[in-house]
Amino acid sequence: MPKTIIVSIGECMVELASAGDGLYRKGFAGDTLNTAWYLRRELGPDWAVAYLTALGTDGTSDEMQAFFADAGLVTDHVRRIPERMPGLYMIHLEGAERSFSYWRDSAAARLLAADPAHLARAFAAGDAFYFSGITLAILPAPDRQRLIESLGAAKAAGKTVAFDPNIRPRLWPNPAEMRDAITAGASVSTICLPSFPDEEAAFGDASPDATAERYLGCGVGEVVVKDGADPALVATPKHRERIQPATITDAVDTTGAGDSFNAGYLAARLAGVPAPDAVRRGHALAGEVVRHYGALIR
Ligand SMILES: O=C(O)C(=O)C[C@H](O)[C@H](O)CO
Repeated sequence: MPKTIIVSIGECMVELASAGDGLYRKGFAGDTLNTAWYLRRELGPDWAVAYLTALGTDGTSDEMQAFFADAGLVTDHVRRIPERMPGLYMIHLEGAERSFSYWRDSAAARLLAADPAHLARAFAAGDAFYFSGITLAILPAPDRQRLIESLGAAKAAGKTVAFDPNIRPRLWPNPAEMRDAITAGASVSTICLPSFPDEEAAFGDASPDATAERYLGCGVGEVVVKDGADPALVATPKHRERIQPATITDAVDTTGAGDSFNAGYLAARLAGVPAPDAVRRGHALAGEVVRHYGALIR
């Protein structure tokens, strides 16, 4: 039986995560890759998970593509671009709270939407799509527009389009362009998965309800506002519900918490689980991830 395909779109980097005693462990991660990786773990065998990105032709790019394939991801939509390489990021921890240093300005992934034919093939193959504000931030404006139009066409065709604004102000030239692009991303989505602290800082939202209201106003049918250890808010035009996550006392690194939540949530929703229970699946998976260093549990 042909599989249903979800295509996750974005950038995977080399990750340097703490291994204790000033040592760092090399991994591969990036918000949309993390969600794809956990989606592969969470979805049944009737689903295929593809990753749409661009890599170089160097050894690290070869290793990264092999890592995708070993994780069970479909690699048909990985562009390979000579003279480019993957970006890199390092995780800094203060307690379990993470922050990142990036070396990614000329990464191959910035060209992931530069070839219209490559993009068209991926959109023709996909039944559902996932992308983030980081995906939008790394693209040149014309390519961002091309990607948004493709996502809009997928939404118009009745396909699921899930979006995490994942706001990283440092990746944007200015706050106005960032807000405009995030709003455009939400407008072509059917599910939006924002994090309240990011939204409060970027859009001045007074509460998770205000965040949900703003995204519902963009035409998104289903919004889940994550809020760390505080309750997540599930909102549709007709319904609101708050779901409290379990208390975690042994978190070591919050990297990937939101990405894995999204995977748990989306896998459940794509299997027909009601949204409040899907939030519980997302919380359970994120609760596991923060007990490990780095974005992926390996
Ligand atoms: O910050 C980014 O761009 C990343 O993709 C690095 C991390 O893996 C991601 O942010 C975790 O959510």
